[in-house]
Amino acid sequence: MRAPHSDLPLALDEVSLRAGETGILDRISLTIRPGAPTLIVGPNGAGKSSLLRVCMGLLAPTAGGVSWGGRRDARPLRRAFVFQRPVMLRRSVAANVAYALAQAGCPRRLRALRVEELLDSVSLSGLAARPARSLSGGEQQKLALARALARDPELLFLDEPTANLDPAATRGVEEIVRAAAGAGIKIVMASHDLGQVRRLAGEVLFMVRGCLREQSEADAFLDRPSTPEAAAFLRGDIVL
Ligand SMILES: Nc1ncnc2c1ncn2[C@@H]1O[C@H](COP(=O)(O)OP(=O)(O)OP(=O)(O)O)[C@@H](O)[C@H]1O
Repeated sequence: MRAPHSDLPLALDEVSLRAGETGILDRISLTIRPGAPTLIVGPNGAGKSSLLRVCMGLLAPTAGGVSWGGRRDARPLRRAFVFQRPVMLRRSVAANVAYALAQAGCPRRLRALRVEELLDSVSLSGLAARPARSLSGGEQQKLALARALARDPELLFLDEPTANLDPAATRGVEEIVRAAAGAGIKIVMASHDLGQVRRLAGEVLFMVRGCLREQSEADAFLDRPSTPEAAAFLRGDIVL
């Protein structure tokens, strides 16, 4: 059952993150609202993963504040996160999903049916009995998505879910993301694939060196970037 409150809008107010002397995020303010997927783009090391972790509540900012639906408590009841290299439990594909359902509080008598539905939704029904660790990279990402969807999230954070996948596996993952977005789940996803931005994004957050340089609608970002760094990034120039 869903909690009555909403985690949206997600708001960051002057958020900075440091690790010792290293600045990772620098005074980021933004608001994420319901709607089409928000893609976080920028060069390697720009801070995309760190920003996702702060948005999920996995990392506390060194300065500034984060709120979900106006609340500052970080209980991630309606949020889920898929890591770039998800860790599979040493059990079957179905058991990985069943575990996620149990963690999410799904009653035992409903779990078998939900496992079937979730595996079907990520096209893994045929592999239900396989050890999860024997899956290919693309299949593991799909299973990680099924586990995340088992939480019935309102907000789903994805950290470069297609970074190491070939085009066919990328398409499979993107179809799941598109279906989740179509079902009303707010997707916030790091990517450095501009083709993916074109295919999936409603909105773009463009980051360079820990700073948020643009938050714009995807078409505007792609056609009329407002900063020289974004224009260079879109041209394929090296942006440091
Ligand atoms: N715990 C930490 N201690 C020190 N530096 C860190 C720590 N975590 C991240 N960083 C640094 O912060 C910067 C941002 O890292 P982050 O992984 O968020 O970037 P990214 O945009 O996701 O990169 P990539 O595209 O390569 O995944 C990097 O320079 C990274 O080395």
